[in-house]
Amino acid sequence: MSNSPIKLLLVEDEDDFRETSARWMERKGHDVSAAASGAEALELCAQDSFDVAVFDMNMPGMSGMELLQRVQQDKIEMEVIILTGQGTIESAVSAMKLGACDFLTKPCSLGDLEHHCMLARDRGRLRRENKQLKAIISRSRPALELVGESPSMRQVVKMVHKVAPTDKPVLIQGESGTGKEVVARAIQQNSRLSDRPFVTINCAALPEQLVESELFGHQRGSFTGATSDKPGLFEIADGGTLFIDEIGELPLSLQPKLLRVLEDGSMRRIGSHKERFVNVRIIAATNRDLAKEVESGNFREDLFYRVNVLSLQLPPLRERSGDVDRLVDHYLPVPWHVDQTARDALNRYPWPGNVRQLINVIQRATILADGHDVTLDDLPSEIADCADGDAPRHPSDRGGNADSSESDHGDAAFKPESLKLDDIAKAHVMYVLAKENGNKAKAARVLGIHRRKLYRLLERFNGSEAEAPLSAVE
Ligand SMILES: Nc1ncnc2c1ncn2[C@@H]1O[C@H](COP(=O)(O)OP(=O)(O)OP(=O)(O)O)[C@@H](O)[C@H]1O
Repeated sequence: MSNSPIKLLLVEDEDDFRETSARWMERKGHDVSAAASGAEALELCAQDSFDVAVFDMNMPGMSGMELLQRVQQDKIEMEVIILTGQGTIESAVSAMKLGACDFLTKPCSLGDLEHHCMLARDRGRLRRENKQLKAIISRSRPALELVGESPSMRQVVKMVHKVAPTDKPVLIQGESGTGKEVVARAIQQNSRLSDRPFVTINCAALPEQLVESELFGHQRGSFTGATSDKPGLFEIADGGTLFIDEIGELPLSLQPKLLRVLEDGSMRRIGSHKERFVNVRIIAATNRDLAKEVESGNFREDLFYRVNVLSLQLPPLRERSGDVDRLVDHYLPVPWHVDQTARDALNRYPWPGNVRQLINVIQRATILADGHDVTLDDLPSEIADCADGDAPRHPSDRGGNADSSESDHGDAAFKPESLKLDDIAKAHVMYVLAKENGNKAKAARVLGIHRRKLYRLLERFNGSEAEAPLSAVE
């Protein structure tokens, strides 16, 4: 508790008590203004601001309770303590419901009065700090802009505004990079929980055994490495929104636990018997067809119905007419410019990695281009190839046939033996991903690897961005 002086407003009609308390508090170093009635107190509030006010409940004219109501109506910021006589505890409780922070029963010692005023002052300070921090956080949050004017994107924006005000779970489906997380944030920012936590978890990016501990937390000693108690993301997001990305990857063994928390808000940390209750709005996303996952037994039907109360389908970028140009203009820094042939290629390309891929292609082009003009030469070859209407090809086609590789790429010096194994792996993974329209689950199946392995490979390839043929796909 801080010892700094309190700016105090003392409102009490009994002259003796008012004067004695004011003198005592002043002797203790506090800055006291005293009023003998509610009307006088309101006049003082109009001229000055106070940390704490003490209102006597029973005053002739305006009672302490009426004064409190006026203070609330006029949004006067200060902590109010109510002074009551013996046997009027119920009215003290009603005063606290109205916004008083504390009450004291008369007769009370002057030491008690000072102690309660100091507690109230500290509480007020914390409240103000909390408000300031929230304001700072919301201002430092990047402005969310869902770029796109195509009919399908307009429909998405309409849905965002429809589902946002409800507290119901939302399922967002769409290919990788279509903007599922951006849409989830837009829903949260347009909801009544916009100033509450927005917590995210990606079920595919975490090893299976970590997902449970991340979501539900654990008790110290519940497994090797659990050296301290840890709250899970459900507890951290309590009162706010939890975005569960790649929910289709949630291990079957964990699905009943998620179902339970969705049904009645109850959950237990790993290794703990204590039941906890949370109130969290769930927004989930997947690039799998969850209904099919239910049919094939990978996803529980009851959980599917729970998360799929409201659903939103994000169209792939290739189906958003005109949006490629809009996104290019949005992400291209001033004073950069894209020439028409490059623009045609960008518009023809099918964008298997969707908006994320487009952003990376633009960033990469601004690094490679001369001056401020992006031309076909600054685009990855599979995109540049689309300028004349060609479909994208497997990068390793370059080495398959000397003649065709020369005519396709004009690269007579190309030598397959000069390729590094990692380059070939990257090219092949990106090719398969492009063929599967960015669907990582399908791509992983074609490649014969687990989806988590594919994530790790993509992360690695993203580290060597500038060389990646489809470097944007995460
Ligand atoms: N409509 C849009 N307007 C502007 N930027 C967008 C839009 N859609 C997506 N983006 C940007 O594209 C990138 C990828 O978006 P996001 O992470 O939301 O995709 P996702 O569908 O959640 O991908 P994944 O399935 O791989 O998790 C982000 O940088 C995001 O800001």
